[in-house]
Amino acid sequence: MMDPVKIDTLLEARWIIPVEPAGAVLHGHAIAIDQGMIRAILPRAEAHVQFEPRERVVMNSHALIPGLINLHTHAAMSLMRGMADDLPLMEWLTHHIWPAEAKHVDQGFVFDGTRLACAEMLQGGVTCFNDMYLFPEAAARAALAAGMRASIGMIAIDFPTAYASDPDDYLTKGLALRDDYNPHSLLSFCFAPHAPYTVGDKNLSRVLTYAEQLDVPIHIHLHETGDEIDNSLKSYGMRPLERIHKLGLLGPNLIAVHMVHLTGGEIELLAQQGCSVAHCPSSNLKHASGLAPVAALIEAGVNVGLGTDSAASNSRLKMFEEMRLAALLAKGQSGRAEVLPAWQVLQMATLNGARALGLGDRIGSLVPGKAADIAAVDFSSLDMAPCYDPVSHLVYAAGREHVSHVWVNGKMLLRDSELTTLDREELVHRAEFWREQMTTGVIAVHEK
Ligand SMILES: CSC[C@H]1O[C@@H](n2cnc3c(O)ncnc32)[C@H](O)[C@@H]1O
Ligand SMILES: [Zn+2]
Repeated sequence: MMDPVKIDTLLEARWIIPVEPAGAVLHGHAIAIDQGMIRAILPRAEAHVQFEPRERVVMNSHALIPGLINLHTHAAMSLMRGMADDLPLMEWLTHHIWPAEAKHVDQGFVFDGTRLACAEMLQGGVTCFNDMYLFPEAAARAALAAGMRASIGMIAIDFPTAYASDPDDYLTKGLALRDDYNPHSLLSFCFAPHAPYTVGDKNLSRVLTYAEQLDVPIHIHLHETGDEIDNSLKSYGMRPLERIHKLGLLGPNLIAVHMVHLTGGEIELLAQQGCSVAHCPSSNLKHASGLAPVAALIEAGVNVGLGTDSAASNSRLKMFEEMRLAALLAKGQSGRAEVLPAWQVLQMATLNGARALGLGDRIGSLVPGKAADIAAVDFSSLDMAPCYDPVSHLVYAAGREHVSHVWVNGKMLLRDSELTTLDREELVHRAEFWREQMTTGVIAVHEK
């Protein structure tokens, strides 16, 4: 008999839900991890014979799933959670968020806010997020401090901010940041032009040129509100999707965020072009932007992932909530209970997100050769009992409170629901510091 192979970690669980192949549920299996990668997935008894792990984690009431992928974030805006509620998007942006960003957002804000977001996301089973925000180098540093995987946005917007003075400055800074890190085992990059209403044709075309040269995804807000479409019709004589199609942006590298307002023809076009959509149901509901036609997009063959958007639009960065909401809304909206079954929603929150980011061969499912980005969900509490189908519970019954452990690249970042890389007390303290900074003027006015 062969000697057992030394490996870093063996995870043993009641269930493993690999997401690939779709719908599979493995009972009483183990995941062998070495050097950050999944080396094998096999029955526990066989694993005991084949492997000698340095660390063994036994989880007899848990399901192991691929780490969740949050396909659209502005992570640092966790420091603006609840700052301006109950407003439609453009009023929220122009009267509250953009003025606050102009006054307060700097490297320190983005570093602290992104770490706060990373902590919340890790506690909720998220291992990777696709970010679009000012000072992206601070977001990159924060993700690395947390040990999380991130896709960092090389942003573009046609007006100056504290981060960059003009369109050239945005692109130069974004490209330099990518050069500093590329390649990196945890960081990848997207171009992130903010939206068709804030980036003109010239700069969208420049982004496309670079994205094609570097084979990098383009992450953009698109068709979020009815007003966005009406204004585009007035200014350009066409809808935003048609405009960016004419510019050449549609294709497998496009991640279109929101896509709330779509015609049947537009859904077909997105499918033909191989585009991805980041569906953000909580944010769309909170701003009363509308409901994206997710069932129709999926039926047409569009790759749809899930995102929280920012904590300023959502108040929560909880992907379990987005999964449940996406499933329930699609059923209610279509009048068909069979649309978006649980396995498909889990796939949206994992593999579809990975594919949108161009990382489908590295993350998004539990398969030998992929990175060990894994979340453990504990099924022992009474609100998870009884369990006929663990995949059903993951989407309809579970919440972030059931997430017990998280690994990224094989490193344990959440152990028994405690963060291992981030200091909870310090993050809360820094969040309060920033709230005081942001509200000093407001308190003075109230006290007068
Ligand atoms: C160029 S940095 C990102 C920019 O986007 C703003 N933002 C946050 N949430 C949304 C949203 O849902 N739609 C449009 N723009 C949004 C954020 O405040 C930054 O200025
Ligand atoms: Zn957004």
